[in-house]
Amino acid sequence: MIKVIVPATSANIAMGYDCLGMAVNLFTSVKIEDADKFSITGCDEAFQNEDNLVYQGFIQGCKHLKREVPTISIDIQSEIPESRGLGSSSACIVAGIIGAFEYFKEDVDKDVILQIATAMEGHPDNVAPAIYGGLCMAFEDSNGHYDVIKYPVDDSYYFTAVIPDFKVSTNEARKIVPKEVKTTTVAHQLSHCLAMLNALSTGDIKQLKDAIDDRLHEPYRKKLINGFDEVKKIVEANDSVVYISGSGSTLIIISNSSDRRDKIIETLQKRFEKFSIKNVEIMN
Ligand SMILES: Nc1ncnc2c1ncn2[C@@H]1O[C@H](COP(=O)(O)OP(=O)(O)O)[C@@H](O)[C@H]1O
Ligand SMILES: N[C@@H](CCOP(=O)(O)O)C(=O)O
Repeated sequence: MIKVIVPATSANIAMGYDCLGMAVNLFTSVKIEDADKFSITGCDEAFQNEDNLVYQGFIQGCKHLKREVPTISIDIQSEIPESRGLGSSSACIVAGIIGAFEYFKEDVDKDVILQIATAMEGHPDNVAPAIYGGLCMAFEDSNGHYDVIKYPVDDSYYFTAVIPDFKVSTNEARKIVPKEVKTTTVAHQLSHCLAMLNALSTGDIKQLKDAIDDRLHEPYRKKLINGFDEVKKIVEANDSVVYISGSGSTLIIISNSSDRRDKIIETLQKRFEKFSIKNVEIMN
């Protein structure tokens, strides 16, 4: 029996659309076993079929290894809420690919897993931290190969996930991001992304507040997240920042004081009773 555990991921981190992401401590745990008959258990019935992303990842892993796909049973236990911007699909894909490597007792080469997983997911920013952990920036080199750079995060920061009671489909949320932007927007995004990485590594919350000002996706996607403006107002009034995790609906709050963080959580939980609010930690 093979067991693979993959963390949730918060992609974009505001300024790094389709390139930045960090692993956080919510997990998808997958068991793969030889079986007489193909089966999938543990997840929603809608995903208990051959389109299942763990199974599809397993198939791609087998293809890469030039092995025939064996008849297996898959059990998926996941703490990662689906379609909430915490990389549930990437966790499934990565678990399936790693599962195939482990099934055939092959070395799990992270670089190879990254290439297969990015091809399946279409963007590298969730799968990279799901594989490497920590805060990752993934980029495509001139040969179409994805490379990863890890960035440090100062341990003075506290992260909180505000998980709404509604889903946002990543496919739908990608359609509303403009395909073209002005060079002034590119310059804004680049400069603020670099400033944000600096602020995350140094613990400079003032710089972080100045740096987190996304103009590529937040202005369009916030319309899909009922309550976004109100949450942002409450967070900013408490000297902290908030961004849309992946394509939403989850929002991640970054604070540098546990008192301020607790005050924000108390206020938000009263106002948004149906939202699940969880403190999370970066998984390195
Ligand atoms: N526990 C699970 N078991 C099986 N498939 C899952 C599970 N969680 C998520 N998925 C797959 O991931 C898809 C959601 O992906 P997506 O819309 O990209 O949202 P997210 O932001 O959570 O990654 C689901 O439609 C399903 O195919
Ligand atoms: N860069 C992607 C990230 C999607 O993350 P998810 O967790 O919502 O799947 C995007 O912004 O579309």
